[in-house]
Amino acid sequence: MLKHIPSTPGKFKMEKSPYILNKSRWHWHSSIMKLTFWSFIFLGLIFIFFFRSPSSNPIPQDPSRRSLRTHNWGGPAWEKRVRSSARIRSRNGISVLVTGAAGFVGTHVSTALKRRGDGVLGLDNFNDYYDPSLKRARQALLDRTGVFVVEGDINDSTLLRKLFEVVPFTHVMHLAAQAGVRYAMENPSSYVHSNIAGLVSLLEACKSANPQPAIVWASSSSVYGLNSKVPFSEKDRTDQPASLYAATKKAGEEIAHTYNHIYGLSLTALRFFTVYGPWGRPDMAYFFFTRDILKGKTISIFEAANHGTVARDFTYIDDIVKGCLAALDTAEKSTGSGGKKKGPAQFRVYNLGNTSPVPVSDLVSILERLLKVDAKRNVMKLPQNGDVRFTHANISLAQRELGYKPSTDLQTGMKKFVRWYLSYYSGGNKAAG
Ligand SMILES: O=C(O)[C@H]1O[C@H](OP(=O)(O)OP(=O)(O)OC[C@H]2O[C@@H](n3ccc(=O)[nH]c3=O)[C@H](O)[C@@H]2O)[C@H](O)[C@@H](O)[C@H]1O
Repeated sequence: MLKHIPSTPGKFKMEKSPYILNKSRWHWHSSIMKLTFWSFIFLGLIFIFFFRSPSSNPIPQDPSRRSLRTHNWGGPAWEKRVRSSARIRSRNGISVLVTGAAGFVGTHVSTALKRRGDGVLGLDNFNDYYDPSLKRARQALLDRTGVFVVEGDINDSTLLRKLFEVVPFTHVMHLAAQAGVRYAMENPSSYVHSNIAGLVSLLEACKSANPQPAIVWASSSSVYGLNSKVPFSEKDRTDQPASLYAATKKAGEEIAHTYNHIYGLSLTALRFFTVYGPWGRPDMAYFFFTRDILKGKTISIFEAANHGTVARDFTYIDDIVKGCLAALDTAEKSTGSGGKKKGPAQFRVYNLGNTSPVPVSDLVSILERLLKVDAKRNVMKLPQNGDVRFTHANISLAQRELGYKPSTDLQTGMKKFVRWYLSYYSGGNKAAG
């Protein structure tokens, strides 16, 4: 019918409709049409208002997170996968919920647990703090090992409750976090979202679970902040953080204590010291130094005042994994159940470092040798954006109680990292940045 309407406006002469019988009837029709027209406009405006207004959006908009989607979970097939992944397949095995499973440490710990016959279920929100395709590649690796990674956020208490309903986890390895010391100045709320709100959400779920799991979680060497006494011991003060990241990890340790005290949750914090290795985090210096050296780009090497050395107690991933597994294996059961404390529970804090700090300039020399490329170095003053001058772990407590004994020096560990880096990025994966 549309073809009968001429395309040029003004030339169309309305013929008298046989349905318009008299003037008053025409007015009545015209009023109804006008009313209908304006009703549509009004409804349209309401529709636009509701769907564009942030306050009325049913999906919470959190500016602190990048690319956080709502995820589908649930249903019999999903529950079956969850159960199968978390099923213990060895005598005396444990059943572990690993948060941040598609992260660097999460992937390695999940794989190690699965390989020795423990039940492992991963949880990860796959945010885009760094290249999500690397997280997807780790997920594929986990999938091949038999670890299912549920896509969801630790702040989703409904999802957490569901997971504990489906699986009576004996342990939680909590590694999901907003990492990175310098990024905290760019996006402070993401640290509060993951490291504080997320931790509380997880502990709430754990405290209400029946049985309550024992929890081992990642704190950080950064809690030692501006301390100058070395090596850092667990007994040292931790009240002068130099970054918001450090402050949220320190807050996490206090929050953990509260849940231990009130609900009888068994809690172990592991203070990791600059963990590196294959499948590492692209936001860390050793990783982007490698990328930039290969690209011929200048790298910035920080130094302290008066040409002072900046150094890190770089710790190789395999040593960290051993520490994590030992912490899980020695964790005592939580004492509460269904949200009620039944008695005092274990509360522990350990340094997991390498006890051998290396200046950042030496790290660069190691990379130059391994990559067979000279770095373009720009030595600059340590920016006041969260970095500390040095870290150095005293690990005697972890040695005594966990049998923790790091065995990989930086040269050996970086060799393994570079080998992985070259093979991963020559296999069609693009180094971002
Ligand atoms: O132990 C931790 O708890 C933390 O370890 C890690 O922090 P850091 O030890 O600061 O690692 P990373 O950024 O790789 O910088 C390494 C060195 O390179 C120096 N550095 C850095 C950047 C640069 O451009 N130039 C430079 O010299 C820089 O000054 C530093 O001396 C984790 O990222 C963090 O999430 C947390 O887990």
